[in-house]
Parts: sequence; structure tokens; C-alpha cells
Amino acid sequence: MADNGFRWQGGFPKIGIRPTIDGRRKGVRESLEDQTMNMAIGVAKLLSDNLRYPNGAPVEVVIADSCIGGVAESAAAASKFAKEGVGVSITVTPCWCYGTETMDMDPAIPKAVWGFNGTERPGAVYLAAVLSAYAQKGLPAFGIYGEDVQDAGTTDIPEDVKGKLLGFAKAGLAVAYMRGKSYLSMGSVSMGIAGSIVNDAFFQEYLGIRTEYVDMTEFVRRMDEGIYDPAEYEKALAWVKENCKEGPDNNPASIQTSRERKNKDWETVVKMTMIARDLMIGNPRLAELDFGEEAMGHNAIVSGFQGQRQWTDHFPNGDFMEAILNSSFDWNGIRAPFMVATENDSLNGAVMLFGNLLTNTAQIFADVRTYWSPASVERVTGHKLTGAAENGLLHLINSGPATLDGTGEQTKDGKPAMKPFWEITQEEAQKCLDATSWRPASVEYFRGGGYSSDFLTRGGMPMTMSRLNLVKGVGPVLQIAEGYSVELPEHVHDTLDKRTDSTWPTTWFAPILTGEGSFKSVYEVMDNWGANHGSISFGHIGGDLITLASMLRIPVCMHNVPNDRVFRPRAWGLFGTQDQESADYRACDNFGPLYK
Ligand SMILES: C[C@H](O)[C@@H](O)[C@@H](O)C(=O)CO
Ligand SMILES: [Mn+2]
Repeated sequence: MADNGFRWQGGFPKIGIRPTIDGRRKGVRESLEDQTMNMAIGVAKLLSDNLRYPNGAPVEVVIADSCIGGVAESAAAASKFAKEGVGVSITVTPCWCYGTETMDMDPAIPKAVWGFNGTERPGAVYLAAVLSAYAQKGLPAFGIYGEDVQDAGTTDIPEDVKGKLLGFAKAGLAVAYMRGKSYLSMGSVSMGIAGSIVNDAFFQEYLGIRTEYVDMTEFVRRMDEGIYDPAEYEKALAWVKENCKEGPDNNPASIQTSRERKNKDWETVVKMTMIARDLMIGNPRLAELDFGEEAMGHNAIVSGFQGQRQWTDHFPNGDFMEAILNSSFDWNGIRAPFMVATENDSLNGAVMLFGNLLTNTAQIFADVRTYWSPASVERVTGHKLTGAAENGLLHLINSGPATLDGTGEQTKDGKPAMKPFWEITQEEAQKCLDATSWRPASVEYFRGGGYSSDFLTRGGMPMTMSRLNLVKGVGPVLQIAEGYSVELPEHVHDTLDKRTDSTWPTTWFAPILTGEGSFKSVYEVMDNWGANHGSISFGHIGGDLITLASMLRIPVCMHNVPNDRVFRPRAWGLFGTQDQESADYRACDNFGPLYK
């Protein structure tokens, strides 16, 4: 089973709510107990009604046993949270409380404080006081202060506050959930791609993720010795024959592989897919087959496969394996996507993981291959780009590892979308499969054959492309470009696509321009992109990525997210408010990685 019991082992972090209160008895505290606890109950309901874990279950929220009026109750809440597996904390209050006595001191827990905007009691005064304490103690915390004054006793949560609570909680849960998991490097460095030098210090210190390494010979051993579930293999192969239609062979006739060889390749790529998954998360079926060690897996939340070149020069390429694992469905039905980075580009794997944990959707892995200026498109095709594409396009295309969800054949309100697996219908999964053809791999590149997925992403999807880069002396930096997928007239797409490898999946991406810096033009976006790859997530999630990056102390070096969606710990403002980009760098540098 794809979603076997091992997949979610360890469970999920909970959110802990800390209602803080003025500790003075004989009047003040008593008058505030109900209002304060009701704020906590309201926030807990908001979070569990709106947020889900990667397995689709509602997020669990626990509330401290009592309001927190001083340090003894702070400690009691901390011990309850530790027992319950709380990974994110939100402090709520309508009133003045004692800052350093009531704050959450756990440095690894992302934390926020919502100070009620009312004037009968000064919740906002506490908010300011405690946030200054967090800054002073080097524990960055997010401040939430509603824009409009509310009446004392109101239990409503205003829309702006809701947005911040949810944005904070999503990113906080991502931080807490990835901690303690692994990046599984299957193979080593692919074709000199620096992102596939899996950097243990980065994963360990910034993400709390262990790096695990297996040689690609492990695939050969498992295939030769039959270390996979043979019943699942038969089921998978039958499903593939039924659902994965083979497209035309684009290779020159002289180097095309035989039918017999092609059939064999199908068998190999199906086995590779099962093996990679078992390596990542384990498989209890293997224990039943007396492979107890292999049954355990590597506790991997994300992985990468080197492929090129040692593997692909001899064996079928990893495209099928990567595309299917990255998708939200396979022969076992609809299930959560796995995150598998092509060419073992672990830095792209990291942003795939970020996008996935923030949205619970599949992520498109792609080369950022070509900037097509409007003039170039017109010169080559006679077509004048219009609409979202009027300023030019980026051609996102890799050999075929992109998630099939990236076809855009799922819909939300009638529009193309990529959804969490629990919202995907059987018909939609089928449409994604039907929109994809499996093209015999370009043998000049892939001597060992295999199949590349070929599809064209439907236009009109809001999308966010991101990329993590490592800079010596600085550390990781994040790039974010929000934009739209674009549909071109068929002949225009064909002409442009045939100039590359038309057996690969294409997404035409138009970033949103702001007229400034790296978003002055589409050319600037391309010219500033830090590496050969990007990860593309459905929706405009740049704001959530920025929040997550600030929790992990990863500065953002380019983004086109409007200011009202940028939400970082309050202390960031103390590094300067005019030039937020450089303030972000200095704040991240000052507080340093979470796990160092
Ligand atoms: C087949 C080629 O080697 C491609 O895989 C290559 O251009 C890349 O994808 C580089 O990122
Ligand atoms: Mn690539």
C-alpha cells in the first residue's frame, strides 16, 4: 500500500493555545477568565475547522488547562504541551498580563501572540510588551493585532486576525512536522548540479532534517533479489498498462529501442517506483516477506534521485518513478503525493517540501529553461502574446518528472487546479492520466531508455514558483515568483515546444510583474533566478512561503508578494522598516538557524 502505516509514523504536531491573563486575584483576574478562555476556544475552533494534516485529518489543537497568569501556569502549560506533542504555540489575550512571566520560552516552537484590539482592557499593551521581551531574548514571535477595535466580550475573530492566525499556523506546523524527518538521497551528484550536493549542515541546522544516503545500486539489489511486494507489482503493472498510454517514439529510427526492450523498461520503471517509495517510508509488507530491515524505510519526508548519468546511461530513467510518486494517485488509488526531487536537486526538494506542507498539494519540479520574449515568440510563430503572457513567458520543462497533477485537469469552481488528495475525485485523477502520454526517453540523453511524461499544463492556474539557493558565507536564500500558467494557441505551443525536447511536460509560466527590481520584466525574473530548477505550487502562496522562511531564518532575496500578505515575526521591523529585503537578511543572520 502506498499510504501504509509507516507513512505517518510519529503522528503530527499539535497546536497549543495559551490564554494569558492578568494574575491579580480578587477582581481583575476573575472578571477576565471567561473572555480569555473563550478567545482560546474560538482560535482552537478556527484552526481545527480550517487546517488539515498531510493525511487529510483535521489539525489538533490543545488549550492550556487554565489561563496563564504567571510563571507557574506557564510551566504547567509547557509541560502539558510537551506531553501532547505541541509543535506550535499561539498566545491569546484580551488584557494586560505580565510579559516575561507568561511568555512561551521554548526556542524551537514557532510562536505567535494575538492581543485583542479593545480598549476596556489593554490586550494590545501586553502584545507590545511581550513582543519586546521576545525580541530582547532572541525568540522571534509573530504579533497579531486586529485593525479594528472590538467590543469587550466579543467572541468573533475579525477577518484580518483570522488570516494571520491561519497563515502563522500553517507555516508553524510545516516547521514542526518536518523536524526529525529525513531527506533521502538516492544516488549522489547529478551532472555536476550543485543542488544535488546534499548539504547535511543546511538540512540539519535550518530544517531539523537528517540526511540519509543510499547508493543507486540498492535499486539493482532489490530488483534482482525481489525485495518488493510481488502482488503489488502485478497490480501496478496491470494498472500502468491500462492507464499510462505510451506515446510515439521521437528517437531517430536507427537508435529506437525494440518493442521487447520497451516492455522490459515498463517493468523496470514500475519496480523502481515501488522501491523508491519503500526506501522513503518503508513498507510493512516487506517484513511479512522476511525483509525486516528494508521494511523500515528511511523516515523520508522528501527524497531525490540522481539518475543522470550513471543510472540513466545503463538503466531506464527515473521520470516515471518521479512523476508517479510526485502525483496524488497511483495503482493504490488517490493518496498524498510524495516529494521526490529530480537529479537529486535537494535544494529544489526543500522548496517542494515547503510548498507541499503549506498546501497539502503536489508540486511541479521543472527546469527553468527558456525566457521567451514577446518579440521572440512573434518572430518564431507570428503570434503576439496577450493577457497574462503579454510581457513574455518562462518555459518550465524537465525530462518528465513533473507531477501529473500539473496537467491542471483537476478543477476548483470549474477552473483548473491542483488540490489536496482528499478533494480529488476519481474522474479528475483519470483525466490527469489521460492528459499524459509516456514517451520513450530520448536515447541520446538517456542511453538506458525509460519513459518521459509528456503533458501540457492548462492555463489560468495561479501558481507560485520558488527556489532555494545556498550562498557561501550567507547560507540559504529563497526566491519566490507568483504568476499564472498560460495556454498558448496550439500551433504556437507546438512550434516553441518542438525547439526543445517535445517528449517532456511543459508549463508556460507568466510571473506577475511589479515594475520594480527583479520583477520589472519577465526577463529580469529569468535573469535573477538562482539555479536551473524551480518548484511550482498551485495558488499564490508567496506570503505563506515568506512566513515559513522567516521561521526558519531563511532570507528571501526576490519576491513579488504584495506587502499586505507579508507576515514575519515582529522583531523583523526592528532591523529596519524602509528596506524590508535587507532587514530580512540581517534579522535571519542575527537570530541564526533554528537548530544551531
Ligand atoms: C536530459 C538533460 O540532461 C536534462 O535532464 C538537463 O538539461 C537538466 O534537466 C538540467 O537541469
Ligand atoms: Mn533538470
